[in-house]
Amino acid sequence: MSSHLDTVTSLERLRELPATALPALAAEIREELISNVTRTGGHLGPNLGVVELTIALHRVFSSPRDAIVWDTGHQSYVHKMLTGRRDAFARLRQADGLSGYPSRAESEHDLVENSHASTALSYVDGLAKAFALRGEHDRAAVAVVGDGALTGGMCWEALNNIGAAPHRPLVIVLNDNGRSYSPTTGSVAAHLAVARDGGTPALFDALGLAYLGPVDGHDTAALERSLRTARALRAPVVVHCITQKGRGYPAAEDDEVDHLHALSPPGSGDAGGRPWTSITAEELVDIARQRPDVVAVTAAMLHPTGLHELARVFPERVFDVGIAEQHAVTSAAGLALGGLHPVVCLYSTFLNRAFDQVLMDVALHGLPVTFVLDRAGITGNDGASHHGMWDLSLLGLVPGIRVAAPRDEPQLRALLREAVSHSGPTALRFPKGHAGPELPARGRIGGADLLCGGRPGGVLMVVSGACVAAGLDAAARLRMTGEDVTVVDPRWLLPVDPALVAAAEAFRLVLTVEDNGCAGGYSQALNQALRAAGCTVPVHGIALPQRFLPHGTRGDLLASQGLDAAGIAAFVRAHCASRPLRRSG
Ligand SMILES: Cc1ncc(C[n+]2csc(CCOP(=O)(O)OP(=O)(O)O)c2C)c(N)n1
Ligand SMILES: CC(=O)[C@@H](O)[C@H](O)COP(=O)(O)O
Ligand SMILES: [Mg+2]
Repeated sequence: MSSHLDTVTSLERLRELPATALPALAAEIREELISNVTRTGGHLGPNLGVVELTIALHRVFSSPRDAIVWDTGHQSYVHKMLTGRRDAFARLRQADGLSGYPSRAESEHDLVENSHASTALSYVDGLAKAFALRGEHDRAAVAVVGDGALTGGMCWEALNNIGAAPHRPLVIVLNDNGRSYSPTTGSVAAHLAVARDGGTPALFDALGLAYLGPVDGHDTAALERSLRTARALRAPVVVHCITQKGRGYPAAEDDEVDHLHALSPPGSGDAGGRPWTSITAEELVDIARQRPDVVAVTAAMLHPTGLHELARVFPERVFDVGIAEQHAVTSAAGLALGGLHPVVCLYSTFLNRAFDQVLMDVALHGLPVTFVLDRAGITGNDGASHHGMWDLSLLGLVPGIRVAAPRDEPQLRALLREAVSHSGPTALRFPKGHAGPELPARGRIGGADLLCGGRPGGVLMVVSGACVAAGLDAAARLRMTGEDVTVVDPRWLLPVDPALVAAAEAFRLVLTVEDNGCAGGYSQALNQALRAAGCTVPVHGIALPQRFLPHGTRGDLLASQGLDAAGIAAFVRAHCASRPLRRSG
């Protein structure tokens, strides 16, 4: 017997389904979510929580004429299943497969691809204005925003504007499951919680928006009624839906950490070594035991950044500020002004949101704040807006900040201690995944570690962080074909080490390798330093292209950009073949 989902071959067919069929449809969707996502990895918990909500949305609103914007977008799998992509889930988040976020290339029903939270209200504010100005008064602008995303400052900037336009229709569907990863923090979450007891949060009315709710976010009929009422209001309105993250799958419902917020693909653990995040977490606890001035700040990512370990030991010294990176950074500046040394733990890509705060609230005042940037470089399955390929370029613009990239566990521990001992701003960056085996130094060149080679006249490879292993492998391959390659790890990338500048003169080519965009990265900084010192040795950089890169595995994406051993070796061969050896001495 065909399932209801089999009959829903279009949104029109979805709208034709009798209401009595909707609970069964929801059950079928949940079953497919669980079977697919437990195999591919992905955001299972969030999507299990929006099954009925998504069905109701697409029965009441007519996408794409009506614009539906999914905040963060990690909860758009059901939307994708209902808009013709059910069969593509077998390759969810895999190279050339279905994106884990909305994708404009995939569907006209997908508007916003950015996975950075708290943007949807601003988008629909703009969409509502555009519809009004274009006379498209039949079109609805609908945002689906989570209670976690609602802790982001952009939401309140948008609400300030939306509430001031009482005659401009706009629907905000608040998907309130009480969670980001962890329970959503802050006074807004506490205020919204009254709705779980049937109360009415007064906040939205005070801001000039109509409020409908609380609505049972798993009762499709109730959801449809509320959404139809919201649509008919033709005014800014919040539909407050109470949902359960992970609903319908006990393994997710019972997961107290984050209700299976983001499942890794089975078997995706790296071979060897420990996760960078775990090493950092452990070292931070040891540091905090010795340094009562060290505190930590997270933007709603306590477990993903490993800070739950520190919070377990020193709960009063870890601050979860919500999905509020700008506030995280400037409140850290306040902590530093108050005599403490804050460690702000973020995913690299989310630092983008707080660049001005790093520049003008921390660095301008030379404050002792340490940024730990996890997921730096290519991250993999989360795709373009998650790759941490911007931080080296951004931090290269910040006067006075010191930036490090550890190559292995001992270096991570050492660099973290050096960072929190520095009197000014510092940053450490490392990728998603596991730190490989220890890569011991053979000597020093200023503050840089000499890892192999050392004979003048050959190639000087300057490589840092997780790229060092591939660099050493490439150097070994090149030595087998007669190329002499000296490999150094600067440890502290920025500012550029003057000793490296001085040493470069003895080589015929300097090669940099970095898991960052090529615009404004380390290669550019080293090249500028060499030229400023009057050194004429050419610098070639292997880096990521300055464009948005797709999702896939980290290893495959690095290899596709020539950042693996084979790619590095081929690059050197190509550039050295065109340059005669410089005789040393
Ligand atoms: C600016 C930014 N910071 C952090 C994240 C990481 N992140 C992804 S989903 C999420 C929690 C979102 O909670 P909520 O909006 O309530 O959605 P839910 O998962 O509960 O459906 C976070 C912190 C992000 N995507 N964007
Ligand atoms: C949607 C979001 O931003 C996060 O949930 C992210 O997908 C998690 O990434 P990791 O799996 O690398 O922790
Ligand atoms: Mg939530």
